[in-house]
Amino acid sequence: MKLGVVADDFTGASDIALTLSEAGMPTKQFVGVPETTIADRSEAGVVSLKTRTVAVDDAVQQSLAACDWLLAQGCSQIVFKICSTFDSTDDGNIGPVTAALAKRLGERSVIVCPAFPENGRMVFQGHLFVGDRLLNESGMQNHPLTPMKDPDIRRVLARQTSWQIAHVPHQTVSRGAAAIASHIETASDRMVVIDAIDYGDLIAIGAAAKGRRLVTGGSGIALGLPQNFGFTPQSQEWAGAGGKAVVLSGSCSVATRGQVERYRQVAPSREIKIEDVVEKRLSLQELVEWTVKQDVAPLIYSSADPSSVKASQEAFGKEVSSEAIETLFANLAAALSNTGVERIVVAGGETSGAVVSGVAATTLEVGPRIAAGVPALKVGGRPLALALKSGNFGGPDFFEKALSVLETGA
Ligand SMILES: Nc1ncnc2c1ncn2[C@@H]1O[C@H](COP(=O)(O)OP(=O)(O)OP(=O)(O)O)[C@@H](O)[C@H]1O
Ligand SMILES: O=C(O)[C@@H](O)C(=O)CO
Repeated sequence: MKLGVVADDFTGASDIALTLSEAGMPTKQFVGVPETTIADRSEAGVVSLKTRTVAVDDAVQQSLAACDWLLAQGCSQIVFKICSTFDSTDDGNIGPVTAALAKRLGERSVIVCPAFPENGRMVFQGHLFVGDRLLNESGMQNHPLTPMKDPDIRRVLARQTSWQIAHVPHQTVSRGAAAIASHIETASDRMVVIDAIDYGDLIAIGAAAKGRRLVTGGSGIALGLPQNFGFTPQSQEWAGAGGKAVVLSGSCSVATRGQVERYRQVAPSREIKIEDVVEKRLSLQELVEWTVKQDVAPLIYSSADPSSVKASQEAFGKEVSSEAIETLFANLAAALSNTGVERIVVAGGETSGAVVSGVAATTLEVGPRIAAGVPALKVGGRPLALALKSGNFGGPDFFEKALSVLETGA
């Protein structure tokens, strides 16, 4: 393996796995840090963690363990994959994990760039935009776990780390890889936030990152890396999975709520009420029986608008609410896969982490793209196909599209 990725959540991991795979690098996604050395033909390995919202020390320890494993597989460069909306709190974890990985890898300056222009995330003058909105006006200010209320990435990062923060402005980025590289060289002992507003910027940043031991970014940061290792773009093979299917949505993002609303019009659906889960009024068995008897892939969702999320968090506490919903989705996914469900479409990063753990997947093969940032995935050694959708990714018809791509590849 040449390139290793430490990803702070599961949908983020499959997002960057798709980028690397489409750019021509045979890529495998691992669920957690594998216990042994893997001997296969993968050139890039993506270790999926669930560290975005855990305590800093835990995130650092897990990320270092993933990094050490990737180094032991032969990787010469590590990407710390973070969210394209920079999801984190003032305590971390992006700054502390980047600092710890840099120390382990002997790096004195680290590129930080969450940009993913294909999905509307652009960094300009150190500020993160989602489409034509600053991050803090994009809906991300209401995120249940990591509300993003400051669009200046330099300032957000500075609150998380004692490292100095530098900035490469777009004027430099537009002059190309050599100009970017020499700007970074002058920024020793710094995390360097780099502007990027389009694909060409990210290719140039990727070229400038050649030989760096560590880069931190969204999946866009990986667009230009495979060519440093001699790879060129190619399409993915896919043998579909045609059995029973279900859509599970725990994401409360603006995009997911739109997708839920639309899919509810064409398929049977069940809403999960948080109080029923916390107060143990929900029967898993009944939910499983209802799901498998549907002719059209049903939707089971807890997705709710910001005021309902706030009300449940006030009633039960943030951690208790999330934990209750995630445990339910994990148990439900496990029970459904045991009763022969072969396609599971999941919305939400934390929710995806729960589902992947629930079905006890250890490796994921990367298939074709469903939408920007979302590949079809196949669980290693099992007839189970998954789509793990980041909250704000995908068009209004994402769920129909995902079910179709998982079945036929298109
Ligand atoms: N009705 C609800 N009330 C309170 N919390 C909820 C509710 N429904 C889901 N949650 C919690 O909100 C969190 C949603 O996070 P998740 O990462 O799954 O989605 P997302 O943030 O939209 O996706 P991403 O991280 O990919 O952007 C989960 O922890 C989930 O358990
Ligand atoms: O970068 C993104 O936005 C996604 O891959 C993600 O990490 C959301 O959870």
